[in-house]
Amino acid sequence: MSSPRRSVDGRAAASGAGAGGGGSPAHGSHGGGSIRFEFQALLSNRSPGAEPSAARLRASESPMHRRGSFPLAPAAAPQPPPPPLPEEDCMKLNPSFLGIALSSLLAIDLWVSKRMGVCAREKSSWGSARPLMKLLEISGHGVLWLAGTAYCLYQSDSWAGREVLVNLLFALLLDLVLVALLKGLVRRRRPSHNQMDMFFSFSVDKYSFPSGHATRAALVSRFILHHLVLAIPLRVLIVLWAFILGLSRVMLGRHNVTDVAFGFFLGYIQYSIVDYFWLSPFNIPAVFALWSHK
Ligand SMILES: CC(C)=CCC/C(C)=C/COP(=O)(O)O
Repeated sequence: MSSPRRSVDGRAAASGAGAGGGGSPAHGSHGGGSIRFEFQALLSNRSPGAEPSAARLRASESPMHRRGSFPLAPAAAPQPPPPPLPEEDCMKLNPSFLGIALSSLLAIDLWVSKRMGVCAREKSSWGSARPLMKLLEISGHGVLWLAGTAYCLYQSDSWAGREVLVNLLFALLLDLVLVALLKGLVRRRRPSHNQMDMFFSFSVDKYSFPSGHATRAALVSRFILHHLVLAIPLRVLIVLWAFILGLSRVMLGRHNVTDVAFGFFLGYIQYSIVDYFWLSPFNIPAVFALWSHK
């Protein structure tokens, strides 16, 4: 009766009965004997020498029995409830309105950014404009701005000039630290179509959120507009430079649109921070005393 061959036939018979009766054999009240027979047969199929009690025990471990839908082994101990799902899994199964809105925004961001990345490769549709985009990249590079500001500070021979330059240096360093912290925290990968051929970058620069060039462009242009007396065309040129630099980051495929948009916002806020903590010979005389020998 419990030969391997008969056990397979027995299972088929049980399933057939269930289907014909309009209910699953596991859940229906008929065919319980078939199910018991099926389990015992299957177990005897695996280990012919196994004891009937062991077979009953293993049958009680089956998923069918765990669900409690069919009393196969009344003597078996009740199974503990499954552990609760981690919270993030629950959120994936039950996304909130905010979650859906955010994922949609990110999907649109990726799609728009990919379409705008027309200079990402030499063979891209605007690939011939890539050298120009890279020139713009250099014009907003942190090394250039830090070295240029430090050099001007060293050369400066007026107290007013030194004050502005010390604060610009402070602003650039603050920007570098905040962007590195955010990049390390958010860890958003650069777009897949980006070619990582940027000159002189930190390890966090493999991440794209926020765009360091965009923060610097917003910070520096706001700084210059506040502290340098310039003719209107030059002021317009500075705003244009910041905007085109941000745009070029997406066209080069370095960033998604949201990286640049947030970068502009952060750079704008950074200037407000620098303005609030403005350094002068009155509040940090030690720094300005460095030039007293001149
Ligand atoms: C090494 C120094 C001083 C600055 C790094 C400048 C840099 C490569 C920033 C990355 O900018 P994006 O985030 O816009 O790509």
